[in-house]
Parts: sequence; C-alpha cells; structure tokens
Amino acid sequence: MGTVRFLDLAATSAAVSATSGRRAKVELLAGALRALDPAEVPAGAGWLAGELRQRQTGVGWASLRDLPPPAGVPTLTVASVDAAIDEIAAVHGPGSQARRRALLHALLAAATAAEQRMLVGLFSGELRQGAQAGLLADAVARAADVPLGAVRRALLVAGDLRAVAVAALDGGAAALAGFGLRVGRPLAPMLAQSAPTVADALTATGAPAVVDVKLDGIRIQVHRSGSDIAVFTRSLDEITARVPEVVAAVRTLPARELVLDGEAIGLDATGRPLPFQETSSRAARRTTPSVAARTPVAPAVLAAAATTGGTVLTPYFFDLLHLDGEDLIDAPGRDRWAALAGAVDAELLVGRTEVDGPEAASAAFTAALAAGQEGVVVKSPDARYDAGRRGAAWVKVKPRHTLDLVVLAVEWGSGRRRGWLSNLHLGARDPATGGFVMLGKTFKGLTDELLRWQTERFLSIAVERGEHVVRVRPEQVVEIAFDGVQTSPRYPGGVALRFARVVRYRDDKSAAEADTINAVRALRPASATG
Ligand SMILES: Nc1ncnc2c1ncn2[C@@H]1O[C@H](COP(=O)(O)OP(=O)(O)OP(=O)(O)O)[C@@H](O)[C@H]1O
Repeated sequence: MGTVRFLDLAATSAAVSATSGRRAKVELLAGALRALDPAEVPAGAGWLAGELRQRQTGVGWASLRDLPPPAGVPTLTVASVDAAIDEIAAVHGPGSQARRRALLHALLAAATAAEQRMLVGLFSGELRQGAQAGLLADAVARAADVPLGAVRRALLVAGDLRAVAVAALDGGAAALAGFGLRVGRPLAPMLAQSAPTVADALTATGAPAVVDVKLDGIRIQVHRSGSDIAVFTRSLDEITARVPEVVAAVRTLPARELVLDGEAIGLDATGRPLPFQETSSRAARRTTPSVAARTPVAPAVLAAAATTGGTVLTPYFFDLLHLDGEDLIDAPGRDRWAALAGAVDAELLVGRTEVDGPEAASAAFTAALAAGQEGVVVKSPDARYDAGRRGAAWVKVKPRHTLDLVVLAVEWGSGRRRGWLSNLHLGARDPATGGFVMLGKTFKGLTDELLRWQTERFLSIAVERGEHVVRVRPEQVVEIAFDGVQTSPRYPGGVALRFARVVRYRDDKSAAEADTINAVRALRPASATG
C-alpha cells in the first residue's frame, strides 16, 4: 500500500535544490528513499532524480503555463500521483489532447503549491539533470546500506536507476550482485579516453595493441535472442524500428544469442563515410538538420530504409559481449574479438590493425584518415569490457580536437541574423557542483539551417526570455572545435576557448556526459597552468 505523501517528495526535492553540499543532498535523498514502500520506489526514486517512470506523457510545455489555483490541503500520495500520470500517458486517439489536458488539470488542481512546482518540474523535464541521477546512486547506497560500488556496477549493467533502487532497497547487496548482463537489456557502453597522438595512445594502452578505425556514426548496441532483435543507442534508447537495415544484417548471422557493440554509419556510393549529420538524422530523437539523402544502395536495403526515410546505415561491429549463452564482458579483448570474428561476417567488422609499436600504429592512423574516417581508437587486448567506464584501455585519436559543451543561453542575432537565436553561451560541466561553468560564446560555424533549427529548439527549452539573451535549460550538447585554451579572468572558470566554432549538435549525448571544466583546464599550455 502506498503511504508516502507526494508532498514529502516535493519537499525533499526542493530542499535538495536549495542545499549546496553534496553530502547534505545525498543525506536528504537517502532519507526520502528510506521512507518509501517497495511498491513506491520505482516512481518515487525516479522523481527524486527528476525522471518520470512514464518516459512519454504527451504533456507539452504550453499546457503547464496556466496552473489552476493550488489545493490548500495536501491529499496526494506517491501511488495516486503515479496512477494519475499513468492515465495521462495512456490517452490516445481522437480528442486525446482535450482529454489529456483535463486529466492534467485535475491532477494539478488537487496539488498544493509545492506539489504543483514538483509536477511542473517533472513534466517539463526541468528537474531532470544528470547530476541528480549521480546523487541518487549515492543516496540509494546510503539508504540501503550497501557499498556505492555495488550500486554503480548494477547501474552500468542494468542501465535502469529504478530497477537498481528497488533491488538495493528490497534485497540489499545480494540482490545487486544478481544484476548481470541480460540479453535484451542494454548496458552502459565502454567509452574511450582521448590522446593527441597515436604514440601517446599507445603509451596509455601498452603494446601490442589494436588500432580500430573510428567511424563517425552512431554507437549501436544490438541484442539478439532468436528472432527478437533490439538496437539501442549510446544513451540506451531503443531505436530498433528506425534502423531496419541493422536488424536485417544481424538477422543473417548464425548465432542465436548475441550482444554486439558497434557503430552505424551512412556511406556514399564509393563506400566513403557520409557526414555525421546525415547518419545522425536517421536515429536522433530530435533531428538536427541534414542534407538530403542521395545514397545509391542495394534494393533490399533500400526497401527496408524506405519505411524510415533518409540515409541508409551500415552497421560495423567492434565488440561482442555475449555469444550463445556465454557472457564475454569479463573476458580480455583478444578473446572477445576472436569470438566476434567467428560470429560476424568480415564485411560487418570495423577495420582493425594489430600493431606492436608506434610506427605501425601511426601508419594505421594515416590510412584511416585517408579513407575519410574520423580517426582511430587504440585498444588494449588485455582489458575486459568496462561498461560505462572511460579508462585507458580504449584511447581515441582524432586529427582535430573538439569539446562537447552545453548551451547555457543564446543571444538574439542582429543584422542578417535578426530574428534568429545566434550567439551561443557555452558551458563545461562542473562535477564538483553538478552545475556548468561558462567558457565563452560563439556564433561561428552556424549555417542558416542550423540557425533555424536552434532558434526553435532553444525557444522550446527557454527558462528566461530576455530582450537580448534567452536563458535555456542546460540540456543541449554541442560539439565545439577551437584553436586552444587560454587563461581568462573574464570567465568564472578562469579559462576561455580561442576561436570556438560549432561543429554540430550532439543529440546522442546528455548534458551529464558533456566535457568537464577539469578536462578543459588540462588543455591549457603547461606554461599557463602555473
Ligand atoms: N572502432 C571503434 N571502437 C570504439 N568506438 C568507436 C569506434 N568507431 C567509432 N566509435 C565511436 O567512438 C566513441 C568513442 O569515443 P567516446 O567514448 O569518447 O564517445 P564520444 O564522446 O561519443 O566520442 P566522440 O565524440 O569522439 O565520437 C564511441 O562511443 C563510438 O560511438
């Protein structure tokens, strides 16, 4: 039976926002988690992280503008609010908009002022911040009295905060240990560090190593169990229906049970990679502008793609995490890759060169660039598959350095750019505070198409519309190229980017995955770091 009042969670959430210390925030969250009944944990734990259990509710920003007068007395419980949101999310068919509004109105009218603030924050996504999810992992560990490491590990393989919270609070460390790789359930992908040269990369991984071509497409994790095939993105969103050609390719493989890690990319007629925008437009939830597709392809693939429109993607795999009943995540790279080569046709494998030293690695890097690829990823054959980690076992090298930053605000353009949101205020993530530190501004690199797209996008996530500057929720990640990092008293982080320019918007990354201020500071020339 649900017993916790919704007001209690709303109060906790408000108190967490008002508190600055991490320890104090965790303590508040842990207290709220402890009070929840097991049945209330999936909804309640999600809310504390700013997330709704129902990912899509159909409730738009506009319908949250005019709130009914708040209730004087709190009557809502965790269970009743969760049930009400379920009902709102289930509305469909003719007349659904009016019906959804009526249900939303009824819920808001039953809420006190503090509860309304919480509901608006949840529906609008304003409470959804990567940092909150990180805090919540700590809070779950504290509330369930289990080691933080056990919670983090379970999170990486399960990829689902709510399931992990339920297990920890209900069954403790033993239940958490039960989280293994399960075919059909995505796990956090292993990530790569970066190095300025292949020689540096090789120093990090050790030699011998393999040098993989780094394809500039979208990360895909493909799960197959018999005829069931599911494709997930880097952020663990399922995109199966949008990539029939990937599903078709995996269906031809002989293995019955597979978990594959790879990259999907659009190719031109000669087999060279298309620009990232064209690949990403196929899989993004919100699509950034893309150039019209013009790829000649085989009829079967074309037929599959015709249902989704746009560029045809080709999958290339570089890792195998499960094969016919056997988990491989803890096996060294060389064993996983040998199994991969046995399970997948050669034309579906990422280009890979075994190297024993910097000369061979450098040659592989040059060859990858000559083939139009983005760079390489140097990998240690001894390392296990470290889900969710950015360790030294995988090191990427690109000829051009970029940072993934978060847009904090945008300025209205002038002259030719009048009427468009143009100059972007860029922030790096600050893990110490869970906030963002401004590093500079740029309006360079923006095409008319991007200007149009970003004006609409940023107005939809605006929190304050000034005459000159529009402040936005810190959600949109943008990849920025620059010529260097310099010490600057103008900006709060003490550093600024030289000649920053937009490369592209990254819809496959959340703000919680943006580059940190520490990573930016590390790029300052040694003489400037003092
Ligand atoms: N052969 C490969 N091995 C591993 N990752 C690859 C390979 N080819 C392309 N990639 C892509 O490179 C990424 C590795 O870099 P990283 O873990 O830093 O992710 P990222 O921040 O998305 O990187 P980037 O912005 O450089 O693509 C993977 O997420 C994957 O999408």
